[in-house]
Amino acid sequence: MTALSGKVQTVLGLLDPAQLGRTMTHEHLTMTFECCYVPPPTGDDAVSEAPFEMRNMHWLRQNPYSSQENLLLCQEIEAVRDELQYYRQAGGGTIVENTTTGITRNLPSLKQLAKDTGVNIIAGAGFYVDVTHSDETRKMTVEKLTDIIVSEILHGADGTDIRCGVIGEIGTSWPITESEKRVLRATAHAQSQLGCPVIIHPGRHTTAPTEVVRILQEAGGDISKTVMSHLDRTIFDYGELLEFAKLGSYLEYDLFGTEMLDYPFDLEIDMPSDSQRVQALSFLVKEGYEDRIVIAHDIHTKNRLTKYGGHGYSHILKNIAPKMLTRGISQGQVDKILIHNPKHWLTFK
Ligand SMILES: CC(=O)NCCS(=O)(=O)O
Repeated sequence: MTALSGKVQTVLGLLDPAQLGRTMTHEHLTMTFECCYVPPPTGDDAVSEAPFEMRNMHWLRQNPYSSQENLLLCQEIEAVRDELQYYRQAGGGTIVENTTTGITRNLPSLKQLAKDTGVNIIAGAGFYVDVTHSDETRKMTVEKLTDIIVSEILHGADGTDIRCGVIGEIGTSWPITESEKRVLRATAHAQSQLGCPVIIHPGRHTTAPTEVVRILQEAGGDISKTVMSHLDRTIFDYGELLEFAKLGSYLEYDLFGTEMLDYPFDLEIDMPSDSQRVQALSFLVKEGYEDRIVIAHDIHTKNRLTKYGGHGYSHILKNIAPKMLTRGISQGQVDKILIHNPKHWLTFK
């Protein structure tokens, strides 16, 4: 038991879990993603550097990581404020903001957005993938990394007194690097001290989520209080999905709204459509996992904002939840996925 037990920690302070309402468990409101820039396809240099215009939006949807401009979500605070107001009107209550060290977390902006819009915002502690680790981070012991993560939750992060309410998204690559393994062990140690929620970004390989769970478990982590993100681009075979589900983490489908033919980080991967994502949720519900599913859009580039013709933070509430009802998922099960499961995950033990 700690002073946080039974509560959820937002950037504005502690909250009774019943106040969360509908929750997107994996979004970004302000961040940079330059670490993942991908050069444009041959012949597309001009469009990749062109100003944002309506006629370029389809290209950006297909090549979101090949425009430096598109990777600077941090420049869109006003648009994000408007989006959050719309999210509230659409019935949204809470957003888990997964920006960790390495992709430009901005806690003062998150606090201001929460004040301005009334949306509960929960900030993430810890470190993103290895390519963003500083030399200093790479040299840290597990104990030092644990101290930093614990302090980001108990006292505040980035030189502020604004406290994180979840560990993650903790970034891992494939194969998982030594520095990432130390961060994972520190995550598990911090979680066992604090009883807090954890969320993981797995590497792009079907066995990556299982390997992360193994490392966390060996270090004493609580898998039942851990979300495995990005399953929609990681595990495709339903048999493998069930094997992973048995390990007991929350199962997150968080790329709703992302539709692209060539997934540039791994051209072997066919990014599913939203319809296929809903089919996967329906399958998991039928297999008895309705208490373990959470969903989100993981907005991390500009083109996905409604300002630029994107789906925005309300797509799930406006379009996906109604679609789920037509595919064998009941209203009660939708409420579990959007309200009850996030609430249980986010409540400190
Ligand atoms: C911000 C972030 O890590 N998004 C995930 C993008 S990915 O293509 O699913 O790895």
